[in-house]
Amino acid sequence: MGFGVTTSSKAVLTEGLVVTGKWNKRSYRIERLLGEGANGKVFLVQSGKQSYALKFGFDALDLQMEVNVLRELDKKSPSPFLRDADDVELNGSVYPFYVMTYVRGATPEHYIRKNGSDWFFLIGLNLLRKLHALHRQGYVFGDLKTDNVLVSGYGEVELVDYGGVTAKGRSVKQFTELYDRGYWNAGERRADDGYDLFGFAIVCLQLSGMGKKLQELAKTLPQNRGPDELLKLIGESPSCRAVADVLKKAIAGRYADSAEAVAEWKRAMEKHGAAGYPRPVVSALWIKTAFVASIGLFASTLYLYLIKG
Ligand SMILES: Nc1ncnc2c1ncn2[C@@H]1O[C@H](COP(=O)(O)OP(=O)(O)OP(=O)(O)O)[C@@H](O)[C@H]1O
Repeated sequence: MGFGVTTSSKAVLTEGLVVTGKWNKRSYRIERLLGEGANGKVFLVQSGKQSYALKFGFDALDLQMEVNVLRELDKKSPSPFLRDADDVELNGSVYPFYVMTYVRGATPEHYIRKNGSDWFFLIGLNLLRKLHALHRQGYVFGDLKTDNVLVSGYGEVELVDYGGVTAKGRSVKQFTELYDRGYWNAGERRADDGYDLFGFAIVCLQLSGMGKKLQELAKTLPQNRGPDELLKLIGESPSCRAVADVLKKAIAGRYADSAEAVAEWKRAMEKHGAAGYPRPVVSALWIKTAFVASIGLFASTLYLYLIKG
């Protein structure tokens, strides 16, 4: 990405358009829009036979910061997430973009709705592990919310949108109020493991069916909107019961680090028999169908046998 880049949300990237980087000269064919946020638009693109996600930024500086963070994280990762960063010239103006691994996944709400609520525990564990991996590298995710979590396969979790990633000790600049410790009067807006763990607890409340109550509570006056109300909400959620102690500790900021939260979540899962892979709804349905079909086959064989014999 170079300097002197014009940014505009008006630039349109349409399906079929080929974006060619000004500096690296790599080409990407726009397939479809994957998502849109405050900082840019993310498209599914094709380069050769490979699919990628291309983020087309509104603000060159914001995008550059994301690229810097991704470069830093990739140094310690076995598989790079960032594939390319460049500018593209469209109708005489120059726009920045970067290309990353395409995460084939659904938001956790979608995944749980499709596959069953038993998956909540494994998704929670995998999300905590992802956060812990980032914390170990000296960063905090910052803008944690259900939209920025993608779940695929057997509850595997990927984080997307690294725009909020902040070095530990710095102040968190990009956040979403509902998930923000500062907004709930539960602590500072400073990057430490606890900041993400607080957001994690809110994500869990959302996933366990408390989203509506949470939204209502978030709208109340600041003096009525505190950690105590959130602790009460955790207590009221039947789906959270098995992991309620972990969530309460995360809201109260009582974890020294996220490694401790991972270990306790895992222990809670084992204690409540939630460890291991839940059976996907699809396979359960398949088994039921096969069972009904086999009974039908048995009945018709018996019928044929009886009328012939
Ligand atoms: N690597 C990826 N693979 C698949 N989908 C992605 C990927 N990156 C982003 N998305 C999708 O695009 C959406 C918007 O991307 P992103 O959150 O990075 O944009 P943003 O402008 O920073 O958004 P926000 O306003 O939430 O900060 C995501 O919620 C997600 O659904």
